Amino acid sequence: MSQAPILSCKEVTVAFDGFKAVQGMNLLLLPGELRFLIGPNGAGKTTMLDVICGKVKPVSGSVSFHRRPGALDITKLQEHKIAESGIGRKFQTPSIFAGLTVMENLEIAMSQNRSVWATLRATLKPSERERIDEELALIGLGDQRHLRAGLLSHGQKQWLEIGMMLLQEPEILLLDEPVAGMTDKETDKTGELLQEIVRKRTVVVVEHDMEFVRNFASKVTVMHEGKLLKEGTMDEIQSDDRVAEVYLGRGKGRDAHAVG
Ligand SMILES: Nc1ncnc2c1ncn2[C@@H]1O[C@H](COP(=O)(O)OP(=O)(O)OP(=O)(O)O)[C@@H](O)[C@H]1O
Repeated sequence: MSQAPILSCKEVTVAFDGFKAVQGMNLLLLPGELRFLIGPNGAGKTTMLDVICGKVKPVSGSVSFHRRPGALDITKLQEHKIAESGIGRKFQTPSIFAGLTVMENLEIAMSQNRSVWATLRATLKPSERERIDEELALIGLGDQRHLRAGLLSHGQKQWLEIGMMLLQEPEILLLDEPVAGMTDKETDKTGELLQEIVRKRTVVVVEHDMEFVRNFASKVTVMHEGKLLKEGTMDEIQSDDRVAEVYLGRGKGRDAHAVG
């Protein structure tokens, strides 16, 4: 029997003032998948992430989050309820507290219900400290725990934010261009980090960096003009004529030459 999806988007359509940014899009995610969502500028990728996290509501179609014990209809929930139910979204710009240390940022992320100052004054329980240590090791910032977050490199800031999100225990993590602006080394480390994360969670990455996608994707979804153009392995995507046409037809786009 095939595995049941953790998220299913069916026939999703999003309109902005009548303009259909997404049209009848289908997307099924299995638990533990690292799925890359690619496509030319304006294809509707970010809008799909916006739909899944509840920032944008579709005009038609369904989005179901198949959690135990029952499925949640995402289209009917407010954004903060969706986040609480286990779908985390990371935007391109990191939202970390630059003046606080790495450790303090993680403490705040862990105790979402307390105020920042109450959190910093509170003593961590041993289990909380252990949890943070685990996350610090995962994101590779153990040696930087007492460093002010503002002093981290660009890549390290992104990893810190990912660590902060993980402390909220999302089942699905949505990332928008996580390696933009990173060095090659940071990009590779991020790919390895994502592969670790999907041992326990499901991750969707919107990405333009085709080398990164090629190196770390097992399954890729290609969108074009709000629709699903192709889904498959990177090899299948690269050998698809329609995909090549969509990218090559764009001339000088940042990933125009990279797919074929
Ligand atoms: N809030 C909005 N109001 C009006 N139009 C919008 C809005 N958000 C997105 N769009 C339009 O919807 C289309 C899809 O945008 P979207 O950002 O989802 O594409 P994308 O594939 O993520 O592109 P990029 O790779 O450039 O980020 C674009 O034509 C965009 O201009």
